[in-house]
Amino acid sequence: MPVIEVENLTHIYARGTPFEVTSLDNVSLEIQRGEFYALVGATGSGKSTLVQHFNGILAPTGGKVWVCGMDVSNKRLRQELWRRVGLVFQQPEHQLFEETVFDDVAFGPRNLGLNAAEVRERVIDALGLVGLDPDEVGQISPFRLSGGLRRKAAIAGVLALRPEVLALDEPAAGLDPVSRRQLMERIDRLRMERGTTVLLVTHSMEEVALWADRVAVLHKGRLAMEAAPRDVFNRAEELRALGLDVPAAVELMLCLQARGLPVRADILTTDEAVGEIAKILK
Ligand SMILES: Nc1ncnc2c1ncn2[C@@H]1O[C@H](COP(=O)(O)OP(=O)(O)OP(=O)(O)O)[C@@H](O)[C@H]1O
Repeated sequence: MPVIEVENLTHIYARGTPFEVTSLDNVSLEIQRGEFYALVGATGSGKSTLVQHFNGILAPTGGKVWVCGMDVSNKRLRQELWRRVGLVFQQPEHQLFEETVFDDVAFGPRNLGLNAAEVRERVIDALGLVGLDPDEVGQISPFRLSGGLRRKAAIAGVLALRPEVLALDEPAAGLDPVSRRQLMERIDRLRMERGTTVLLVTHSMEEVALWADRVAVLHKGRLAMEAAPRDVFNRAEELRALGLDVPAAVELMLCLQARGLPVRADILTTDEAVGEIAKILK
């Protein structure tokens, strides 16, 4: 069942001025409940613009967007939309403003009108989901945390709302590889355990290979491809023409195949490639 439906969506910034920019041009797609859906595309292809339609920050210039059955243009549904769709922006740590990490993560649940015990339960749960210890960080200022921990605290603030749809715009950019992977693992677990629909905007094809059920490729505001990662990576030449690459593991396997080595054609991730090469070398 689709939880996000985008029909012929067009978005024009600064419409009717000399600075007019068509950032989305007739995009249609559907994202299913519980799906892990990735969105990739070169810089300026329209990814952030698309995501910002999902909780009503931006309104369509043309076309329609429904999220959880709600028309995002309907201003009366805005509160309900914010409750059900969690959006983690690029550099979410800039959204932190309370005196303690606890209060920051509690901000959303308190706004929902939950009582103190429920708020506390949500904060502890959300901090746990991003791998932060509430006893360690709860009472300190978010500004005393390192950049990576601050980002996790900001993401916890969105998770504390327990959104049905979690849209993350480059959440792991700038994190070290271990933290990156842990964060994605936790988000994927959330999806499996709670049925959360995850939309990930990323520049990392490795992340797409590891986590996504399906991936959409945007190019100059248009939907250029949409398929399972494997099928998209099979179109390596087209991807390169759009300014994108394929994961290093896929590149390596294509290279080995070209040299006549008997490697499997369905390798997508570095871990799989290492296993495959070990088999050949045996
Ligand atoms: N507030 C704005 N006003 C005018 N133009 C904008 C605005 N925000 C984005 N744009 C333009 O819309 C187009 C799409 O931008 P968008 O940020 O959605 O792309 P993106 O794919 O998310 O890029 P990136 O990977 O760099 O984050 C770009 O040409 C951008 O310059």
